[in-house]
Amino acid sequence: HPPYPPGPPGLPIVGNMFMMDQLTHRGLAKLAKEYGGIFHLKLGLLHQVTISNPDYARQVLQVQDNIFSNRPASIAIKYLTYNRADMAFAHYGPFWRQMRKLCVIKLFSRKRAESWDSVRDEVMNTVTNVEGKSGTAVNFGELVFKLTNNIIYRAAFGSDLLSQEGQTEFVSILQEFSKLFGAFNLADFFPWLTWVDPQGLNRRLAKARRSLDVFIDKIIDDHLEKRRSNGGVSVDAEDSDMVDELLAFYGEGGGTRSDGDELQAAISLTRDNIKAIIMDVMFGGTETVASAIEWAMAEMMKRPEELKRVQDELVQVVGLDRRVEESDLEKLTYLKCALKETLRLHPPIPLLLHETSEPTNVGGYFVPARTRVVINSWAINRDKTAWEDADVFNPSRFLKSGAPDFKGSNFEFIPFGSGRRSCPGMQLGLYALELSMAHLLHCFSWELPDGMTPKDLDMEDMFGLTAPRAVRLVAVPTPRLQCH
Ligand code: HEM
Repeated sequence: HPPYPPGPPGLPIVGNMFMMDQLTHRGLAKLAKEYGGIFHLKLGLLHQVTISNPDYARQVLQVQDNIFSNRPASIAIKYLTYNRADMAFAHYGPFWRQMRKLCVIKLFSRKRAESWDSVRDEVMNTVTNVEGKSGTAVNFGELVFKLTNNIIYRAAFGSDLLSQEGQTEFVSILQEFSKLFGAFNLADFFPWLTWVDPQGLNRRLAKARRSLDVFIDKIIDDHLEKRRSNGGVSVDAEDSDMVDELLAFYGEGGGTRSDGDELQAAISLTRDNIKAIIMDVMFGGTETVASAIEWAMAEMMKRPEELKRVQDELVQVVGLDRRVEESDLEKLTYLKCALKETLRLHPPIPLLLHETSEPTNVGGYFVPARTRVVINSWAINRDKTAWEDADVFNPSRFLKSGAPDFKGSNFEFIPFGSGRRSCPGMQLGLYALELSMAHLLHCFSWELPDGMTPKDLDMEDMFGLTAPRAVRLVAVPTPRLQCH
């Protein structure tokens, strides 16, 4: 076969495992400068190929999408997703296709997103909360994390369950999951170590999943009970949450609601599927949107002239005598550009993880079957050949005709990925992002605290499942509306 892509030399047996601390979006971008837009690492027994420019991204996400659409999964991920019973980690194939169709039609469409009361209500609750803190320093990062957590929690489980204790317990389960997803497990690279469990991770995994089982089983049982008392059918579509929607597909040989729905006749979900999909939604929809809101605000506070331009547009389109309504969003062109520019510079998921289903060639290099393929969206969105002043926050670049959009056909701009595995929650995510930012910028003026100037604002990020700000943004709101 042709040669492997270039890459740093490795050691016998462990390969490049001594470089594990460089496998962040920034570290991999640095390596790409040395080895090129496609490079190869050997991590124990595992091949990893990293893609860092738009041309190679097009190769793997469009031209050879069918070969590059599997997902790599660590031991932790397999265990915590009930052995890939979800959509995000299912391999590409008929099961994934059905799950994806179900989620896109029933859970994530823009129409469905607009019908979740949770988005509107929680944004308004946040505005009221900020009004109460007018003139004092607000931890903006914590505020928006709580906001998106509430939105998704309510959309998933319904408002009856939004008790403080329930939510706190669920957040701590999610945090443990997050740690386990990110934990370095030797057995991922040397599978024969799985049964030895030298780091004691298997025990932690079992414990985390037990806590999740107890928590979500109770929620599923309560929903089933509600259905039973409602004559075996789902509650009103208007009141239904994600668990209700998924329970319509629960059971052997098709769903339990017989309204002639073709999708329902074709798909049957187990309890594990329902639990795993809910975890996809919680992980996919919470930190991503929260980090985008926080980065958008930080970038605008760093460049007050951009903040002013967005707020001037809000005055022009909405006026200062009322709050933003959903119908205004379409007219807020500059706000949308600022959000696109934020997602370009700070894609909430900086590294897209794919896996090859068979051996192939890219750019004349050999990529074996089951290679872990890392598409460095963070590096690609800042590619100097595709973007002028690539590291500068400049929303007006998106005003030009022919500027890239979110559809994923411009491979220099892939914050939601592209192709078969691109983000199915994009409409829901964008809706929550636009509505939150429009309200927070329209209702309040924002200043940095304690005489801090924009130059002092730290713009470092952190590497994890997402890439949020390393230091939480703190800002001082004052009301702006005459109707306040
Ligand atoms: C600003 C918000 C969001 C961003 C930037 C974002 C970004 C992404 C990206 C980059 C991927 C991986 C694409 C790939 O591997 O090629 C992805 C996948 C996914 N996202 Fe999102 N996402 C957002 C919001 C959401 C929301 C709100 C949900 C659900 C409620 C969601 C659910 C998912 C799921 C389930 C997948 C896996 C899809 C699959 O493997 O087939 N995302 N997202």
